[in-house]
Amino acid sequence: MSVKHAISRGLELGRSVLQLGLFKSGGRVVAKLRADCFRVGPSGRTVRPQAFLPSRYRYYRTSLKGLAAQLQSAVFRRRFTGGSPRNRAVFLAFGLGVGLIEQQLEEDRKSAATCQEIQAVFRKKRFQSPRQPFTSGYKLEDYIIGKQIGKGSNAAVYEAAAKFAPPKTSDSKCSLVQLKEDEEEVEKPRSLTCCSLRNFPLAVKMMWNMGAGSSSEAIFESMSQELVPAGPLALKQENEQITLDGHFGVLPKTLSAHPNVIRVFRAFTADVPLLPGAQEEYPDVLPARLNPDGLGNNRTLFLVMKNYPYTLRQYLKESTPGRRQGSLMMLQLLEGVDHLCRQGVAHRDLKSDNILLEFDSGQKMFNGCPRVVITDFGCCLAQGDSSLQLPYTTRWVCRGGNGSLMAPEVITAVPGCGVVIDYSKADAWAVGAIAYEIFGEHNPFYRPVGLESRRYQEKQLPPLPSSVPADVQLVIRLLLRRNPNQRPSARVAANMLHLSLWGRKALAKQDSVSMKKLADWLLCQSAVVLLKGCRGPSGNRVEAELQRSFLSNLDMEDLQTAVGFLLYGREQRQACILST
Ligand SMILES: Nc1ncnc2c1ncn2[C@@H]1O[C@H](COP(=O)(O)OP(=O)(O)OP(=O)(O)O)[C@@H](O)[C@H]1O
Repeated sequence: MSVKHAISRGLELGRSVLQLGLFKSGGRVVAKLRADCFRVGPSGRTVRPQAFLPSRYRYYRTSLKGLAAQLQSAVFRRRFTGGSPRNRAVFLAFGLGVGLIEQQLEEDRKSAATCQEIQAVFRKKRFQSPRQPFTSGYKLEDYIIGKQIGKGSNAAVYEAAAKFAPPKTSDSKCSLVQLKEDEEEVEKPRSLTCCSLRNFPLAVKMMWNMGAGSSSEAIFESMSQELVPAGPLALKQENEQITLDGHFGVLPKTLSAHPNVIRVFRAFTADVPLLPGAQEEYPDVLPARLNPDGLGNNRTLFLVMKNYPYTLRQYLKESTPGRRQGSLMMLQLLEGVDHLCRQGVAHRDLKSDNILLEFDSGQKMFNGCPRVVITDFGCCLAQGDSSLQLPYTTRWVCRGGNGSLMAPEVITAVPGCGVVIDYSKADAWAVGAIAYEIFGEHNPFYRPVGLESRRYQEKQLPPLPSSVPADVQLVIRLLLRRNPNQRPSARVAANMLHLSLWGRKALAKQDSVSMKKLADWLLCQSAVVLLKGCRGPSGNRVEAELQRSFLSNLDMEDLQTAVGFLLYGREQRQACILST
């Protein structure tokens, strides 16, 4: 190696070291270093590599002090013991780079602090459920029940209106989905749906009670998962009763409100009534009082929610979302799943029937982006300690619903002593599969494609339409990775979509993105979101909610991982173009 070459090597090393990023983790200051920093230096004793990133974008954690010592001793040992002019040149250049570290670290410290400040601002502005709180409604008689709007394997769902809050008069505007007379696209079914929602803004889910007995405590206990999305007042009276009776601990943990997760306003038990279609559609689950051959219990659980005009499955039958709309829908699902993970809940039954949709008032049907809401928590995992690890000791332990969309690590688990299923990325995997449906394709895990989550190979996944943005295709592929360690979390996947939708400038055409640049972009985003208020940059409430969600959950490490994945995807695409 010539002296000139040696100097340039030294400078390269210095530059690599400058890619250090400082961030706080568990109260301890740690350093982040790109893997290629170590290529010229020692391998070092590194801890916790983020193995799911390709090596070039892999970050390593190690303590700052240890890192400096490792670098210095190993570089000395390997490079400078000879003391030749060439090695001295490397040393000098390296010293130059290390000397600049402090400056860089200071910059990174500032960027991390900026992120924390942004997060604090947006955390204060927590999402409030849009419906005005109502104080009664704990009895079935408080509601007018309309026609059946849905049915699953455990319940029937009916449109409903609260007697204590009568629907608005016909000349007033629709409260949930506003009917605009000047909308040319308004079709008849839509108008009907709209009127129906105006008259029946609520939905009542009547559970079928086959084995839980007829006491309120037993019903609540056996159907407790349904109560996970219940609001703080949903159970007030029942809760008081149960407490008075001395039955503590029956009620499950509940989720805080989120725009992409259903809210249960009221949950109560009542005698099973004979509702429209009951004799014809579900006679077997009726109590003997209503059908002598029925096997159901006399009393059951009722859940009151907002009435949504569509499930994702119904909506996709009528419309294929465009590239931006589809990306926003997928992003909402990821935001919803991330919210569940943060609160220690895994849904475990995500499918297009369990995802509800609505359009904001004034939004044109099939034009704007619908709000997407995750519903039906009947199969969820919500353990008292918020852990997403489920001991799987016998095959009788419930692993969730819908086997076709069960993540590989769940479906392949074999029960045994000490076996634990980790659900922290299982819902994110299901979002990857549902994304195919959102973009107009068959779900690869349903017929006719019919891959099996138990044994598919990633290369068997069908291609997505070329109209789907490249970054979104990358997110879907990564979400469907078999190995959960190589799969991004819902948060990281959501960050990728946020960056792709709104942060393209921060990801300028280079192979690395500085913390400073990211922080600058985040500041701009925050300013825009705050200035635009709840309507968002393009006047769309859904986009505004998404951006708020993103900013209130900022974590530099997750954001950098998302950047790493996006840059990796970009490099892969370029390599692909060059090779063809
Ligand atoms: N809040 C709501 N607004 C409008 N429709 C709803 C609402 N909740 C449920 N539905 C409709 O009712 C159907 C059945 O509801 P849900 O999935 O909660 O029942 P389930 O018996 O628990 O289902 P599964 O068979 O998945 O266990 C849904 O697919 C949807 O069509």
